[in-house]
Amino acid sequence: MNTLSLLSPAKLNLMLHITGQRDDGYHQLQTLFQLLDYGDTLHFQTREDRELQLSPAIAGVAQDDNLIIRAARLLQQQATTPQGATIKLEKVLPMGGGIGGGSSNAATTLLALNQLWKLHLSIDQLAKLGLQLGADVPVFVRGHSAWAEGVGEQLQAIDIPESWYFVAKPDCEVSTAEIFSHKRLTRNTSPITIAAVLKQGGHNDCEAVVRACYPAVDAALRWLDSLSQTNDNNPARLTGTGACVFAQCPDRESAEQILHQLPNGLQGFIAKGVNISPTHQALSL
Ligand SMILES: C[C@@](CO)(OP(=O)(O)O)[C@H](O)COP(=O)(O)OP(=O)(O)OC[C@H]1O[C@@H](n2ccc(N)nc2=O)[C@H](O)[C@@H]1O
Ligand SMILES: Nc1ncnc2c1ncn2[C@@H]1O[C@H](COP(=O)(O)OP(=O)(O)O)[C@@H](O)[C@H]1O
Repeated sequence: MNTLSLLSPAKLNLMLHITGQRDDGYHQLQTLFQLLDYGDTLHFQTREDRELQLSPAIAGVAQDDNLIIRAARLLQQQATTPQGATIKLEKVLPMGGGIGGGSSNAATTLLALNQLWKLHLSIDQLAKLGLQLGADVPVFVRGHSAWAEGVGEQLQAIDIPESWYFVAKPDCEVSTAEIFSHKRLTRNTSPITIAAVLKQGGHNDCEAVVRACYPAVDAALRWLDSLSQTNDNNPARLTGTGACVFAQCPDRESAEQILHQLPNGLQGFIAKGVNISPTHQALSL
């Protein structure tokens, strides 16, 4: 086997509490990562010359900065393989939206090339490598919906009811660093247990600051909230540091109904929450 085509799924942060800040400035979080059955598709073909070729390029992202190339190169360095890869990317996930597309692409690349290059690195080793590329890469490498603590690196796999979601991306990109350095960000939410979150839900501490700084996010949340409340769903929420917003829906039809009413200026999609990543399902991990 020298080719593989894999889905590279998105994630949602169903809640994100900020419980403190470390001396190095990084924030202590509690968050529930929900993997989705929707994402980009990556096609891999091995080559014998150590070259890494990716197409098409992403506008505004230099090839060497693309997380797919960075992940492949990291793996080549780690495992001194003579092989390379030709990689094709079908991008459907909006970027800079808090749904983890870049992190997921990096994780899918690590998992795919580990298998194609027959490197036999363990999931623990790949997750450790992934952390060098971004805080959200390990959850995609591990491939299970998870409860995360610390600065997001302490992961515990968890089964969450596999609901349907509607997700919308307002026409703006939110800088994670800007939100985490904002002086009005809530940083002292009391720690909560997983059991309490599963019973009573949670909130996103970034939401107030993101709404204040990005009117398009505020408008999207208000629009989605009015629809979700009419449909008796949960309130609309922000994922990660945004800009994407989402609503949990009782079934596929309710999610589709919201999608059909999508106003101008928003991109949207529907997806099902999954406990096991479609990448892992395809690789039988
Ligand atoms: C908070 C999350 C939740 O999923 O937001 P999203 O990126 O998904 O929106 C992520 O963990 C983000 O991960 P990622 O986007 O990889 O963040 P990084 O590049 O590691 O950090 C960007 C900047 O955010 C700040 N940062 C990030 C994570 C954290 N726990 N505390 C922080 O203070 C730091 O200033 C850092 O320089
Ligand atoms: N393969 C990739 N897919 C998406 N973004 C990438 C990729 N490689 C590098 N990036 C950069 O990473 C940034 C964050 O991407 P992404 O993970 O999609 O957003 P977020 O961290 O908000 O969930 C993008 O804005 C882009 O500049």
